[in-house]
Amino acid sequence: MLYFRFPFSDEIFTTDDSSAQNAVSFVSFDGLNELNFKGEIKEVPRDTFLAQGNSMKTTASKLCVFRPETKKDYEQKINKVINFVKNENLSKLVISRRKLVSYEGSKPNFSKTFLNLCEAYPNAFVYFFTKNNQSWMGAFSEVLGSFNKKTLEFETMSLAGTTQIDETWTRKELAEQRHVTDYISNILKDYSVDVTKSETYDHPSGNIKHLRTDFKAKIKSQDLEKIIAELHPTPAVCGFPKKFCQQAIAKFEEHRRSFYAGYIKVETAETIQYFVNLRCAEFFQNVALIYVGGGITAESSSEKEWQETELKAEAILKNLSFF
Ligand SMILES: C=C(O[C@H]1C=CC=C(C(=O)O)[C@@H]1O)C(=O)O
Repeated sequence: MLYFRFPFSDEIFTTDDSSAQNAVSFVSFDGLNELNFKGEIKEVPRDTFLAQGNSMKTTASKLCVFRPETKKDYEQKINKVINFVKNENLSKLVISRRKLVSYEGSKPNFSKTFLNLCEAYPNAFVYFFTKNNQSWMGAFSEVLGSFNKKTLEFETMSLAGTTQIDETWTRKELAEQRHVTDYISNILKDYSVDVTKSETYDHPSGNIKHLRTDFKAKIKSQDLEKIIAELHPTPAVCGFPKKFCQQAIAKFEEHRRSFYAGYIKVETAETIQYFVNLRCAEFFQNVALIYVGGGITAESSSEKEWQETELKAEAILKNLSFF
């Protein structure tokens, strides 16, 4: 079962399993796992969606027994990561944690939570799926790629750096986002002679904002999958150099990222779109785990990095509804 909503739209969609064609695919951060929803993409009337709400439940077979990292644990780890970033002369390394939310005997109302997220995050791709003993929900607005099959126009964005909505940017966030911009520029120039890049501007996401730069390029359709494979994971979710940072993430993080910081591919007759899977949670029988991370640089403060993950977790936390 899958439901999703495109950014800036009111329509809710699902897939109908009517053919073997992949319509929506969830790709894990490490690229090793892919969960496919097949058939045609079909609109679901809002009334039908709400009526189905009662039967939407997590198919996770297991209870989650997991001790979440405390503020102290996380800050100690981030201090180690800051030293590592300095010693290895890294521009940035993205580290994440999982925040545990107990249902305390209640039952999550997935349809209401989904609609709350749609309302709170109009610019986000919002989804809920439950398949193969896994249930995930997410709402975020980072586009890894968007390809128009007719015009061959490819769009992507550099989205990084986080602060509260009414605060000003510091050197740390500006540098953090610039590294992502440079990384994307370097890849696109190998595939297109006419890459255009926007000014960098503020991108609101609920209670926080990010820095964003947009890219447009004409590409060959046969290069699309190669470009996506080169872009993912960008330094917005991993770090640079990519391979080295993937290994460092595996060393520092206590959990597998699974679909967090992976991407969601959605193919329609006109477009192929790839959304970065952040601000998301995995639902078990007894608890939800919210995945949140941030870019660590030599200028990071462990206390601020903890606060940033707490603020990011509010995307799901504040919209989570129970029966
Ligand atoms: C890795 C995450 O956010 C990325 C996207 C925007 C801002 C980010 C940051 O400021 O660190 C991250 O690069 C996350 O939300 O878990």
